[in-house]
Amino acid sequence: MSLESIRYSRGSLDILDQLLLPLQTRYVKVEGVEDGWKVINKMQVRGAPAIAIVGCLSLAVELEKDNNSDKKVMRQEIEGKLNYLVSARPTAVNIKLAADELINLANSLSADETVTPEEFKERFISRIEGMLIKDIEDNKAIGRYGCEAILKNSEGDGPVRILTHCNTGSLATAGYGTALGVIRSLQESKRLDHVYCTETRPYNQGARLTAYELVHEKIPSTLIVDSVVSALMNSRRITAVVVGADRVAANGDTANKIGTYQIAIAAKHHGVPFYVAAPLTSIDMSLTSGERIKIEERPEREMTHVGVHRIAAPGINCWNPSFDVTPAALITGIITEKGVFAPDKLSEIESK
Ligand SMILES: CSC[C@@H](O)[C@@H](O)C(=O)COP(=O)(O)O
Repeated sequence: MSLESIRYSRGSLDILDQLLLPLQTRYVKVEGVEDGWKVINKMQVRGAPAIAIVGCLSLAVELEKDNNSDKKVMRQEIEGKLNYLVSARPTAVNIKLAADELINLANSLSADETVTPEEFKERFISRIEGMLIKDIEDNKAIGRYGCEAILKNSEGDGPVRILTHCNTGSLATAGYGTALGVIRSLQESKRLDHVYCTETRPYNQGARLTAYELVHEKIPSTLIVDSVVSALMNSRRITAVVVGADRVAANGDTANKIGTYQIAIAAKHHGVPFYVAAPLTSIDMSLTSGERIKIEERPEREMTHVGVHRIAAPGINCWNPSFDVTPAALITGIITEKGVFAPDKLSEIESK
């Protein structure tokens, strides 16, 4: 059974505390929007799709308890709360797109005089609940398309070796995962030889979370430190790199976990195809290029300490951007639930 990062039933939400993994498995109760904001901001839940789903579900839980019977007040409160949730972490676009969609829904339900306050609440909560199912379906499609593309581009019909960065699996989504979904799909096709996952300093999503998921799924895998990437590509044949995304601009420039950009440069140098696996909810067609993507900077303590232990020399200045932007020119293809697109062909998605 795959790992369950989000446990939801109507009126109740618990999330697996990813700060404690892999050593402890503990679920945290999310009672409403304030809790939702905190678990996202503290990174107890992380990964672009999971951030969006947990944020919206925290609103669904709060709304379920709310006895408000004035649709206009409900609409106004929903808008304020969604904008607040979006502010918890700025780089991933998924929560912003979900918030825009939900605000539009609230506007139309509020304006429609045939809709009662009870119906408003029911339809609004159901729309949020639908995100859980849709995300898993989308990830499975991403997995299939990514698997097909990688196998088609690899030489012969031998086994493939994949390098991935950060965590994009069940823990980062509603289930199955994006880049890790492609890896799962390759494993299911029996063509996967080996996966290399980076530690992903400083927060160690690779060492703590991806390694945990790979071991859990019994996928043959090896953990490497981030600085081994070029040496790995130079010494072992890597079939492809597959990573996730927090925001893809209209021209294909992609913001993802810090370190992705240098992996893409190494991949280009070694002739290794570099894929981004991302649902359409990670694509921000309103941004023409990656230059305008806001990059979150995290507290320096995430760099200076490992757990409670300080490792950096006291007094040193730190810079801790959480993401970087990989230019479209370094990306072979963007794997979505609608198929695999060259970065300069994202506008074609709309016609699919
Ligand atoms: C399917 S998750 C895609 C991305 O969100 C992932 O690669 C990533 O960068 C996560 O960053 P994080 O800071 O852990 O939220």
